[in-house]
Amino acid sequence: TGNHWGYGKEDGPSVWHKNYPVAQGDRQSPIDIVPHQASHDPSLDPVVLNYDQCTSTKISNSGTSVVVEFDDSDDRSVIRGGPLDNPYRLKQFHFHWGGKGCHGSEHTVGGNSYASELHLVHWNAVKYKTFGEAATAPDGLAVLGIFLETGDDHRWLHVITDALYTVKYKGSVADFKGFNPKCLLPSSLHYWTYLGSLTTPPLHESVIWVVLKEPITVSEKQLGKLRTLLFSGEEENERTRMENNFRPPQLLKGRKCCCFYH
Ligand SMILES: CNS(=O)(=O)c1c(F)c(F)c(SCCO)c(F)c1F
Ligand SMILES: [Zn+2]
Repeated sequence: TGNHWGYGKEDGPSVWHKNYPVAQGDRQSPIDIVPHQASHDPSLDPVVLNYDQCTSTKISNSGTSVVVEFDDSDDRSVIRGGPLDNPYRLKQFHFHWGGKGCHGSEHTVGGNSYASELHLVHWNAVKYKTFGEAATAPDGLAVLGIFLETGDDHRWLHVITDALYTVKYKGSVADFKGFNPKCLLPSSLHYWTYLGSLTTPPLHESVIWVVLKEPITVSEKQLGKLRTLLFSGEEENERTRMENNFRPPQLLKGRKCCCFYH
């Protein structure tokens, strides 16, 4: 009904353009990142993450992903530097993932996808008064993308996966205090950057993307716990497992993807 969208056959990425025509715009995300075609931009600075005072407030099931929210009433947790002209405030992070044995990242690298992708969403509180206002501005959001590959257990991800039973159903919210996403960063902050969009409706073309080259490693068992979440609400009799909540790569349409080594 209405602007309802999802990841199924009838409401998935291939039909989002009907309610959200910007889906066919010139700066849509995700994209396939081709490393050798990414131009090395010597003017790019290292990206700086100030997550020290950063602690989470709550965890929720948005009906399309699991979201960990932060108090963004001040500049205690920001991303700076890199391609960014201002500090951007951390608002939330969430994941995109596949089905059992299938990959589920949104960005791909040289045509290859990872098992999952973590998005840390930040907004430009210097130029805009609210997240909502920033979310519709061309330089309003900065999303840090981190790839997840499967291997050994991630030593801190269990803090999140152990809390998933509290937000099994769409619309559920639970307290989730004291989690610092610093523990989810890979060792290198080498990144690719390009101008793109939200990867879910309303698909606003308001995101400066910073995608880290180095993935983090999580176990298949930990990823499997993400798949115990449901797209559906407690009251619905259809229990649809939350998986394959990723949008496929979109056309570059003349955009440059730049890379930074430091
Ligand atoms: C980059 N990933 S995304 O498009 O899927 C995405 C998302 F899922 C979100 F929930 C939010 S915040 C909405 C209000 O909280 C956001 F800004 C996003 F960009
Ligand atoms: Zn996302």
